[in-house]
Amino acid sequence: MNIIHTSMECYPIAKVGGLADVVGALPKYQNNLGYNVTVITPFYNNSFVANADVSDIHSSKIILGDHDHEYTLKKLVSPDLGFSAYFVYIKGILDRREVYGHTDDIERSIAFQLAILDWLTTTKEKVDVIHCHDHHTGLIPFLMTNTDQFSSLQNIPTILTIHNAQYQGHMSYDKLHYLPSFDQERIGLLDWYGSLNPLAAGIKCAWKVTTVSPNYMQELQKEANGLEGLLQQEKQKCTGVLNGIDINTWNPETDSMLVKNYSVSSVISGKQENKRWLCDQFNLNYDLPLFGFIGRLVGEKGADLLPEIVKDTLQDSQLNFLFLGSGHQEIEEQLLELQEEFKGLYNVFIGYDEKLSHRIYAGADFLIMPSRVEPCGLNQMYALRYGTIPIVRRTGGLKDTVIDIGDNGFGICHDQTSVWDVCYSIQRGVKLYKEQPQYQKIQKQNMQIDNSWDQSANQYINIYKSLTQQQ
Ligand SMILES: Nc1ncnc2c1ncn2[C@@H]1O[C@H](COP(=O)(O)OP(=O)(O)O[C@H]2O[C@H](CO)[C@@H](O)[C@H](O)[C@H]2O)[C@@H](O)[C@H]1O
Repeated sequence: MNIIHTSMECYPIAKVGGLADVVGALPKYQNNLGYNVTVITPFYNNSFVANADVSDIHSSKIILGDHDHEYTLKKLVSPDLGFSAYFVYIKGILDRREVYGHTDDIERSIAFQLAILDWLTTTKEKVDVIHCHDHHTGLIPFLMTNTDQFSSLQNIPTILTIHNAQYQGHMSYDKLHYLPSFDQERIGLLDWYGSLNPLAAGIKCAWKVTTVSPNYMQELQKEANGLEGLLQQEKQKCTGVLNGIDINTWNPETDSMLVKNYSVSSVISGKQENKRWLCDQFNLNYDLPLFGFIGRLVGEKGADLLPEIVKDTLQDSQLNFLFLGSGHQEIEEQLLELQEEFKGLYNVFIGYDEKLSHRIYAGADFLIMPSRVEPCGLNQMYALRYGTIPIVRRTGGLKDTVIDIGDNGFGICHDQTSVWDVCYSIQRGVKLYKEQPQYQKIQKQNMQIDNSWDQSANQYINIYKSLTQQQ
């Protein structure tokens, strides 16, 4: 079976968040199961692409509104990512350093999708299924089944995975002229409450829709940033498939980004060395438990609560905090302001730093995730693998993947995204840390939990097979 994944992110090609981790790992696992898997991303102007050995496999043009744009499909020759990688190169449109945050992000994602489909109409390669990720590639299922230009692709099954329904890519009607012509009676497939909504269009037109955890799929039926009615309507084709993690990339025994590698048997000394590095680097107190946070500094992640959490819990100096992230300016500023007041017990690194994130998973004692919305969450699974105890709000995939120690589990859970709930959980962590034999037992047990992609990669394959049988 030949499977194509389309995505704006894929680790290590381009990463902004968890989408990249999934699209860099799931295809690898599917490839290992014996399927032929290709990931298509834009050809960015970043260091991965600059150092990659690529060969051109197809060139043509797309029409975006009033302009023609030449595009080239390039194939990655090396290194071996564990799957085939193709890039769409469109000069001046896709060849930027940053994945998102441009004023023409809408035009960029449409151009990306049009080029993929245009190439597919010409290629002799047999394609059995197209797996689209998030709203940036959510128009593909609509374009394949409703435009004359791409009608030759209409029988190829499509699947859309919603990594986060908060982001839908909606755009005003003046962008409609970027799309190839279609029967205007079908405009309802693109529309959601008066604007063009690529995520809604994907949900309506894809043969199958998945979310990244079963619990998140249930939550979306009630709250989906305006799409709940649609998800109820399309319920019969929606399933939650729990994300996994790439246990080779995320392996404390071999992770080259760590200060010291360690296994279950050497976790105590291994984590100590990583923690010592963090404490030296960020002026923290090695003797106290270290609580980390890694992620986007946005309300969705509960990051707005972090400043209050620091102020409330550091009054009695029983613990340390180290945060890594970037996002809302106000939250960034508040977190930076606290550095002086809580010097020696608290620090924050504003920005994106892959290596530091690995070192925090390895060196922290606990990882907090007070998310308001968490479709799956990968950080808690990385934390478990690195022997770091997750403290999570029971929401989305966090509820599916973390069980409280009070329920014979391996993490600390709370129900609300409130300063009180998080601080209470942190105090439970401090108490657990003082009972070292129990803490270490949980730590070792956590490192052996299997959160790899093995099971879910198969689940996706079964979905693809059910779709190809419908053809
Ligand atoms: N400042 C920083 N520096 C370095 N690394 C950083 C970083 N900020 C975040 N990261 C890394 O980015 C990834 C974030 O993963 P999440 O699952 O939290 O993703 P996100 O909310 O982006 O994705 C969405 O998609 C994923 C995948 O489906 C879902 O798990 C999730 O719930 C959903 O919101 C992790 O690898 C983390 O270490």
